[in-house]
Amino acid sequence: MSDLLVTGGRVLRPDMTVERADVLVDQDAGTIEAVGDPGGGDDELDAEGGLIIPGLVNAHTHVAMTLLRGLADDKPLDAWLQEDIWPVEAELTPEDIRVGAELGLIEMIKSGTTALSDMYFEVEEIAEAVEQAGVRARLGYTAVTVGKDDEGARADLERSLEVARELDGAADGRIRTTFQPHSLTTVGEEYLREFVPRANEAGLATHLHANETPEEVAPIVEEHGVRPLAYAEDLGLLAGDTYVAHGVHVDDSEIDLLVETDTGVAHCPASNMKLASGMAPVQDMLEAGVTVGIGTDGAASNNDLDMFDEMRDAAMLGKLAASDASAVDAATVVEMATANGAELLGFDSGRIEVGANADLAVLDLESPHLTPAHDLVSHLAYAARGSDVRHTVADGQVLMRDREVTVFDEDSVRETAVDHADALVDRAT
Ligand SMILES: CSC[C@H]1O[C@@H](n2cnc3c(O)ncnc32)[C@H](O)[C@@H]1O
Ligand SMILES: [Zn+2]
Repeated sequence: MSDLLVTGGRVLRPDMTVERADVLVDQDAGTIEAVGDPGGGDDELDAEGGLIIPGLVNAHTHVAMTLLRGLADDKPLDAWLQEDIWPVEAELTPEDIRVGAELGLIEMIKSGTTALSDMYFEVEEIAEAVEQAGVRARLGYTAVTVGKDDEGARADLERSLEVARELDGAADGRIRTTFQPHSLTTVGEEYLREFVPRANEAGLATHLHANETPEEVAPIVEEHGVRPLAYAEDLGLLAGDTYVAHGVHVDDSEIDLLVETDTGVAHCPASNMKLASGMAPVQDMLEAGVTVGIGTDGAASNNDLDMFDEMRDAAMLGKLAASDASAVDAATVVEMATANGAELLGFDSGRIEVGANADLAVLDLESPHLTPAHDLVSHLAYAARGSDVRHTVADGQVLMRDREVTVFDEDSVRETAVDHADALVDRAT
């Protein structure tokens, strides 16, 4: 049996208190063995002057979209997707997606993220990158039927079911899957009526974009006479283990539906602001009892994958949306980015507690922008940056030690990513 002792620091506990303690990790089981003063450890990670926190959970992203970072900015969702993103994505090769995923995973590891929920295509490439990265992930193949003939539409949805069935449990259980209709407007009703029950019968969890923009809500109300989430419920989409990305334009009746059906929301504040999609009523959803996690969305609409940025954005935007400075407070956003995210993804992570998965990060506190340290939870939400992370551990394995990523050759991945990004743009223009 091999143990790792994370020693000399302070620990953020599940109740948001901070105490001086060491954390002993059982590396074979990938779980936390002891918190306190256990001693021992075949290997050590120095947490002196640092804070041990649960690894952050990115509840909605498109990790391979790092290759499209900065390619198209300053447009609303529809124009951004149709004029810029989709034409370039049509040129993506499996190798592009592999290196884009590797680059995104390095960015995540370097900013303390240990679990992600991803939507994309060429999912086998992403799964291999996740396996090498050592993080946990909910992956899936995203089906779109608009613009496809019946055969193409069905093939896409069959593929989403097949990938969800086949990849579930990969990487020694670090990879779980979801069935993924892209959204309620990009997948036709006839297909949803046929494939959603099949996903539910197979016991698959579902992840889709919903209620992101007013332009997405209006046609559903017009065509079906009900709000999008009522339409989703009628389709059986909220019957299983479902979480929706965005949930910006939800009214009270839809918040009630989310609670009744135990449907979670992956809130993406930076993407919602950058695409001017709107302000999600996060405080209302939390007060009603909805499980709300936080996601970065892809690097093309953010433009980074730093969950510390995202926590601050979620707090700021949540206050603005509620017109209340006390809304979405510091402890709440930290909980959203850790325990809530882990709950959405179905991983026993997001908390530093004996028996939980050993997914954690050590944050360096000895920086001017984190001085003085009146309240470390406040610092996590409002002042810390991804670059403050000193070590990252997932499933008991050290993925970054003293800012050196151990699972990839960072320089080589960056160089390859630049070559692939340049060639992609050449092909697409
Ligand atoms: C086929 S994989 C997912 C698909 O979604 C696109 N996408 C990226 N960000 C968003 C967003 O905020 N809303 C809707 N769709 C988005 C991505 O480019 C892929 O094509
Ligand atoms: Zn998205």
